[in-house]
Amino acid sequence: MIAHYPVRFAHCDPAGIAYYPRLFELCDGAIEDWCALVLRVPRRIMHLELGLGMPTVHMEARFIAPCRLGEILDIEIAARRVGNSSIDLTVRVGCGGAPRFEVDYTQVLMTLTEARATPWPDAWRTIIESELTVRNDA
Ligand SMILES: CC(C)(COP(=O)(O)OP(=O)(O)OC[C@H]1O[C@@H](n2cnc3c(N)ncnc32)[C@H](O)[C@@H]1OP(=O)(O)O)[C@@H](O)C(=O)NCCC(=O)NCCSC(=O)c1ccc(O)cc1
Repeated sequence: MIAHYPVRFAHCDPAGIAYYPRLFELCDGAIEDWCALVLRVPRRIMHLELGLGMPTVHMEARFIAPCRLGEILDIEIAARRVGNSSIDLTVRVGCGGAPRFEVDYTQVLMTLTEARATPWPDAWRTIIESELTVRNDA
């Protein structure tokens, strides 16, 4: 899935360069949208009705070039692996075809009341498996 997000004033330092924690917030928003569009589970329903969360247990970021105020970022999300309750996602961010940064995430489906991992429901697993992509680092 590729979506487009602007670099806003609230993301930037006085030089107009996006501060990296704000970039992680952008990525989290994109993952939220991915869940709504691909898994067809809006976060509001996931959290408030189903009582499930998707905390990040591991992440690695590679920063390639700064993101600047007013740019429209192209954010691509790829599911790389699905486990019993975990998922590996890669979020690739570019602008006009030029790469800016990418983040590898492992997130876990978790019950909010017990704060314990819980297996992917079959319907979600089927969707994730149909979305899996193989990383091409070449
Ligand atoms: C998510 C957890 C409850 C899971 O713990 P447990 O219930 O004991 O499960 P397990 O340890 O068996 O792990 C479950 C799976 O996660 C995988 N896992 C757990 N830790 C890791 C790490 N560090 N790397 C990779 N994979 C991991 C593990 O391999 C299991 O994979 P599957 O085989 O696919 O099931 C616990 O690891 C935890 O609380 N971790 C801390 C999470 C955290 O605080 N993250 C910081 C940010 S908070 C956040 O992002 C957030 C998002 C959304 C919210 O609503 C709330 C918070």
